[in-house]
Amino acid sequence: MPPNILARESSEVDWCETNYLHSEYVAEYYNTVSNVVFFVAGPLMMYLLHPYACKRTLAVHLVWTMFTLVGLFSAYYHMTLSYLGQMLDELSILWVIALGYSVWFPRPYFPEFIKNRNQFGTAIFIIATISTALSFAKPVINAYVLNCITFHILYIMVKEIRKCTVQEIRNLAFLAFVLWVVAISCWLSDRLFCSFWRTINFSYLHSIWHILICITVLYSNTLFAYFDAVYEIPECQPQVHYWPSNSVYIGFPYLAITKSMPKKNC
Ligand SMILES: CCCCCCCC/C=C\CCCCCCCC(=O)N[C@@H](CO)[C@H](O)/C=C/CCCCCCCCCCCCC
Ligand SMILES: [Ca+2]
Ligand SMILES: [Zn+2]
Repeated sequence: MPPNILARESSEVDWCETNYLHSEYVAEYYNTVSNVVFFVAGPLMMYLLHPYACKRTLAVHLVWTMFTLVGLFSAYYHMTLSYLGQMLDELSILWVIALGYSVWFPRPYFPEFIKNRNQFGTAIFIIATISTALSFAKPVINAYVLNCITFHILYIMVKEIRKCTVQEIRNLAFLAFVLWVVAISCWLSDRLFCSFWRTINFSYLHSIWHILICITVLYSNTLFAYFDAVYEIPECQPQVHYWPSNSVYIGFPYLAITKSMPKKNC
């Protein structure tokens, strides 16, 4: 751990964007402001998903609150490039994934010794707590480990999509996958080929990653909310809708409850 965890540039990781080029206060200007997408998307998803959260569990709102915090910590990290910023950014991602798993991980894939979702949530909490402690051992590998979790998410998504016959849902999954491939290519390219991007004066791939991964997560979380609702509250006839326009290309995807039943949580 560095002596002053708040010190500017005390993080071991420095992204390709040139530091203090556009402002004397903000280390990586575009990498900082691009996090605005999380501040907009998080609260909006809480609003759009409120009817679903009421039927299913209010913990859905916790996922989107944590998602908004990821944007806040990520902005702080790129603004300062401090060790504290890096750890807050990475640990908030770890915990939003843990919350996502606790709420949406499909019941049929629970390990045999897990009897219900509460037990599953407890197991995830224990794993996330241990991972939090381990993340201080070698912080430089944390981001790679976090990206590897995506392969497990993809594996579960493929298993669910194979069972799904609704073409609109299959298209949404395909779109999420393509977006993720482009996003992770930007992330890796920024890390591995920075000298090339600097020679052509284009060191903004990490900002593009922020925007693309935010959209990918909106799509993938909506898909998992859909799979979950089909298992857990099929009587509500869940459907994926888009806001403000009901089109996959110009709207935010969200899970709508199309059949009103007596309210459960609200
Ligand atoms: C049953 C499964 C439920 C899955 C729930 C998944 C919930 C994920 C929610 C949010 C993740 C947001 C990640 C945004 C990161 C933004 C900050 C950032 O860029 N940080 C970087 C440093 O600035 C850091 O290096 C990034 C590390 C890697 C993060 C990996 C995120 C994985 C996101 C999983 C996306 C699902 C993809 C599905 C593919 C179709
Ligand atoms: Ca930099
Ligand atoms: Zn970032």
